Amino acid sequence: MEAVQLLTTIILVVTVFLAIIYRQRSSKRSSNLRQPTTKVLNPTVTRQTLIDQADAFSNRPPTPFPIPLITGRRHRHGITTVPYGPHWRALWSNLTAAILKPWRQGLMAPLQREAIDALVTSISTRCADDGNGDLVIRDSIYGAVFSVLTTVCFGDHVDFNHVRSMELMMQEFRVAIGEARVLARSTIAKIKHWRQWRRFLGFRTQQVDLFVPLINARCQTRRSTKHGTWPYVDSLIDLRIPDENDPSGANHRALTEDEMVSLIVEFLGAVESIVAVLEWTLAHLVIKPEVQTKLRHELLIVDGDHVSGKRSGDPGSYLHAVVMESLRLHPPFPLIMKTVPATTGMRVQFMLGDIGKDEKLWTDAGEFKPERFIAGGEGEGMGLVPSGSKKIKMMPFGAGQRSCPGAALGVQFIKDLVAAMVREFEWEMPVEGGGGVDMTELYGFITVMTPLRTHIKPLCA
Ligand code: HEM
Repeated sequence: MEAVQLLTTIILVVTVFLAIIYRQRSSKRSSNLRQPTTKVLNPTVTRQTLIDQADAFSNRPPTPFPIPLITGRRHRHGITTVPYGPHWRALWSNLTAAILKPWRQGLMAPLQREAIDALVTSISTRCADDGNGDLVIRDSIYGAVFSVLTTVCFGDHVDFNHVRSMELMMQEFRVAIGEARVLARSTIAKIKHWRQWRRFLGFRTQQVDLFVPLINARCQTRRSTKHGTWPYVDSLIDLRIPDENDPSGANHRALTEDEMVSLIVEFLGAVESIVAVLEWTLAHLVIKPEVQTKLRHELLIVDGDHVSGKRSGDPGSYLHAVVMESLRLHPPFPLIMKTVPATTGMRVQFMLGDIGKDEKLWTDAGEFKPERFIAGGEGEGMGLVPSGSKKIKMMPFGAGQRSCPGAALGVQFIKDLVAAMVREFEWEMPVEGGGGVDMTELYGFITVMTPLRTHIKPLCA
């Protein structure tokens, strides 16, 4: 009898203890989610604040979305979520040294060229197969950009099927984040849509299953790619960051497996933005054939109606203007979240996208007019991020210390893709379904357009 009483008491004590811990944890998590959020709706105030006080907003909330799955737990930080300081500096400098510098030096250009050539071949084949039909090309573009970033990340010895599995997982993950943002705010919604929520939580396991074997393989054997570059993962394996358990800051530690997975997810996530901007750009070229023709004349040698050759290299100003105009109207991240400095972590939401559409800053702000970015136009000489004396009337890459380090790489990649698409194909209104382009925005992890459906005709040079 005494034993039963003792056992009951132990179970009771353990249950109460676990309940207290659970309560503490969940209240801590939900208090984080319930932090007051201030929305800055006025584009002039957003722009002014982000230019004048950009560096004061050097931190984001621990989880930019109310989902602790992606990051937010200890030892899971990526560059986007880590607080500003030595840890951030170590991750940021590593990305710059491992990826952005070799890219600037042109070391990754052959890899990018191969992927673009393969994309052209794949679209040409689909045009031949589909006869006069319309095509949705998002998946083809995604595959091409993803193949470049996976090679940059893991090297070029990864099995094709493995690359394909990572690609599908990342595409599904992007869609799932959009859905999960809504579910994460309410317990009832989570219970009601428990299958969807469970599927979402399962992504972390999939990411670990797909990325960790590749990380381990690099720990065993290091080989440069056939173009002589070294994968991002190698730099992550070698990186040492300040050990947060040592207040002196003298000790450093290696990244955990979990941190590497977060950094890889973050890196491969950049594919989405590049694809989104390319798709919006092509959509505008379909809607405004005169812009497409003008751009083609910059990219190709055209005699009357006959294309007699291709201009090589970065042809210049009109291509740049077209891509800038697309970024002005359709920044993939139309809002960013920051925390107020030296407060309890109050969140501030800045509507980045509204700056580019501000009627006070731009004439005919809603119109796609690349001419505004060429000499004499109101956008001439516009920088990608606020720096020095460059005028800023759009912020597709944010501002301040935490602005996008991949801006130059992203824009160059988009320009190369647009150039290839316009040199090789004529982009026309779809034949089926009423003949219009659906420009409806779809909100999720980033803002994308409804998949572009268009009629494509290969051009013979
Ligand atoms: C069109 C392509 C891209 C767009 C529109 C874009 C946009 C952005 C924006 C709006 C931010 C937040 C800025 C802020 O909070 O002020 C950001 C951050 C970031 N982006 Fe990009 N990005 C692009 C491509 C890339 C690429 C190619 C890379 C990787 C090489 C990259 C890596 C990052 C990282 C690591 C951060 C976090 C920076 C930090 O917190 O210090 N992005 N990006």
